[in-house]
Order: sequence, then structure tokens, then C-alpha cells
Amino acid sequence: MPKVVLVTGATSGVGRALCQRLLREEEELHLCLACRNPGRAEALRAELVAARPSAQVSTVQVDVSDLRSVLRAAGELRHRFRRLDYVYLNAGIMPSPHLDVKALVSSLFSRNVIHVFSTAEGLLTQEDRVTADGLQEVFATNVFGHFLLVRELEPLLGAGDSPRRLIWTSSRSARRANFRLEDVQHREGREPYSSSKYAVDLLSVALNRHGNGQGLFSSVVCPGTMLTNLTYGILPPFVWTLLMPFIWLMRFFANAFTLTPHNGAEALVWLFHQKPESLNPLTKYLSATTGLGSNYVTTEKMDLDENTAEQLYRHLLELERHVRATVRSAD
Ligand SMILES: NC(=O)C1=CN([C@@H]2O[C@H](COP(=O)(O)OP(=O)(O)OC[C@H]3O[C@@H](n4cnc5c(N)ncnc54)[C@H](OP(=O)(O)O)[C@@H]3O)[C@@H](O)[C@H]2O)C=CC1
Ligand SMILES: CC(C)CCC[C@@H](C)[C@H]1CC[C@H]2C3=C(CC[C@]12C)[C@@]1(C)CCC(=O)C[C@@H]1CC3
Repeated sequence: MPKVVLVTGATSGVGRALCQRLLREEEELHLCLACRNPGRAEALRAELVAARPSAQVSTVQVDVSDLRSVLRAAGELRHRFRRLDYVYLNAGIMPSPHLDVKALVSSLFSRNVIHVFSTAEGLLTQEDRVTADGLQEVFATNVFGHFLLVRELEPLLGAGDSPRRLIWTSSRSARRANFRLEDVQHREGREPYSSSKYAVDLLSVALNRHGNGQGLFSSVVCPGTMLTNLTYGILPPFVWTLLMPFIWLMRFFANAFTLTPHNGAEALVWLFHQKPESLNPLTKYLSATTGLGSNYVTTEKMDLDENTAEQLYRHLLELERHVRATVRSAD
């Protein structure tokens, strides 16, 4: 039986590289591309099948920031599949990022330079929006839409003969100081991206607590800093090209500059092969690249506690009840 793998945000960046690498490395696989743009999804499907004609690749349309779209896509997946072996919760956004150039320059002369360049701590702020569902867009996309998807897919992720896996694309920029249980959507702060990734880390811990007994295992990864549509929103491609000599130099000191989506996918592919029982739920798995361009996976203990994880989980369940009631009454 081929393993069934669902990937959100497969049309570009690390999601796309993950699909290419899995199909190149794995014989028996059914890959389902969960994408918001059907044209791009179909183009990727055709490209993947052209590269490997025996590959089983399908698509499902979903905008993870739109709750009705998530509910509809999950219904379609329940209809199409009896089980999902792996779900990569990868789609993510960082809207209208602002780079604090003064902080960037002063970090170059600080003792913390490697940490700052690996996490962007203090370097970036974003402008979030509110979705048609009334949620903060970064939270809706990076956290809640995916949470609802997982909840809706529970019948396909339940106990079976082999473990089921959730693999979240988080970030090294997830930071406890940017997250508050009183404001999980980060309506008030200026770092919604970091807050959303911290929420992902917490959520993964809570999902393990509630799911491991039923054979469901969750992990978080950071692909490292890559040049993708997301980072081209921070600096345009020509500026990245001009910075390349500095970045190559930085790579000898900071292994987080994976740069290409292929390199960034290292931890995502590595996790595919691991026995979930051997993984630590409190560890983040990081793609890393050496100065000479070799890829490897390293780990980081997450700065969180299980009590906060549980409280966030309950908060998300409550929000889920609320949005389901709203969707029902509007239909
Ligand atoms: N780039 C980096 O340096 C880092 C990225 N990450 C994380 O990696 C993940 C992938 O980002 P990356 O590959 O860099 O960026 P890209 O912008 O290249 O890819 C993002 C993917 O998410 C999809 N997406 C965005 N919003 C939605 C939505 N509402 N519904 C469905 N799909 C959506 C995009 O679809 P579409 O093609 O339609 O736009 C695209 O396929 C993100 O979670 C990001 O936070 C983490 C650390 C570093
Ligand atoms: C000389 C160069 C290294 C200058 C690059 C400066 C900044 C644009 C980058 C320094 C740290 C980077 C970073 C990210 C984006 C680009 C930087 C701010 C991320 C925020 C991208 C998305 C993530 O999930 C985490 C990354 C942390 C580091």
C-alpha cells in the first residue's frame, strides 16, 4: 500500500522542494498537493509526474486562511482517502514585513550576531490583516486553518497498523516573548509571524499529548532561512543577489542560512524516515547547511512548557466551537 502524504503550501518554496525530494527518494507514495491556487497546483502536478511518470500525485484546493475552504477540502479528502500517513502543515505567510535596518547594522557589531541572524530577533515587524472570518490573517493561515484541518481529518488520522504523522513547518524565529495566551491571534503586537510560529510549537506539543495514545505523532521543523517568495517579500531578489557574498561568508558561522528550498527541506525529508517513537516532542528539528554547502539536521530544545501548550489547545478548541457555530448559522 503506498503511503499517503498530504502537503499544504506545495506550490512554491520548501513545500515544492519537499514534494520533489520525496518523489525522487520514495518508491511507494501517493502525494496529495493541498494548494490554494488550482492552476499552480495542476502545473506542479504535471511537472512532478513528468519527472517521474509512475508517481501518484493528486491535488486538492484549499485556502487555509478561509475556514469554509478548509471544511470543504477536508470533506473532499475524507471522501477520497481512507487514511493519511503523513500531513505536512507547511503553508505559511509573513505579510508586509519591515526590516529594521538600524537594528540590522547594530547587530553586526554585537556579540549576539549569529543568534540575531539565525532568528531575526528584533529585526522584523509585520502588518497583519483581518480575514473575512474575522481572524488575524497570520494566525488563521499559519495556525488555526491548519488546526481545523487536522481536527477535520481526524477520521483519516485515527488508530491504524502504522503511526500517523503531522509535520509542522515552524521557524527559528518562534519566540516566547512574542506570544501571549491572552492574545493568541496577536491582534495587539507587531510580530504576528513569530507569535504564530510559537503557537505552532505549543500546538504540536499538545497534539502529541492528546494523540500519541491513538498513534498520532506531531513534530516541528525549521527549514532555515531560504530564498523563497516569503523572503522576497522582505528584500527583493536583486538585493538578495547583492548580499550573496556576505551570506556565503555568514554561512561559515550560521548554519541556519540554508538558502535553497532543496536544502531547507532536509529536516522535513529526514523526519519522513524517522520512527516517531524515537523523536522528542519538545525538540524542534532544524535544517542546517555548512559553509561548504552540505546539509544536515540539527535539534533545538523548544522554550515552552506543557501547561501553556494545553491552555492554547483548549483555547483553539473553544475558537473552533465558535467558528463552527458561526459557519452553521450563516449557511
Ligand atoms: N523562507 C524562509 O526563510 C522560511 C520559511 N519558513 C516557513 O516555511 C513555510 C513555507 O514557506 P516558504 O516556502 O518560505 O514560502 P513560499 O511563499 O514560497 O511558500 C508558501 C506556500 O504557502 C502557500 N500559502 C500561503 N498562504 C496560503 C493559504 N492561505 N492557503 C493555502 N496555501 C497558502 C503558498 O501558496 P501560493 O503559491 O498560492 O502563494 C505557497 O505554496 C512557511 O510556513 C514559512 O513560515 C520557516 C522558516 C524560514
Ligand atoms: C548579510 C545578510 C545576511 C543580511 C540579511 C538580513 C535579513 C534580511 C535576514 C537576517 C536574518 C533573516 C531571517 C529571516 C528573513 C531574512 C533575515 C531577516 C527569517 C525571518 C525568514 C522567515 C523565518 O521563519 C525565520 C528567518 C530568521 C532569519
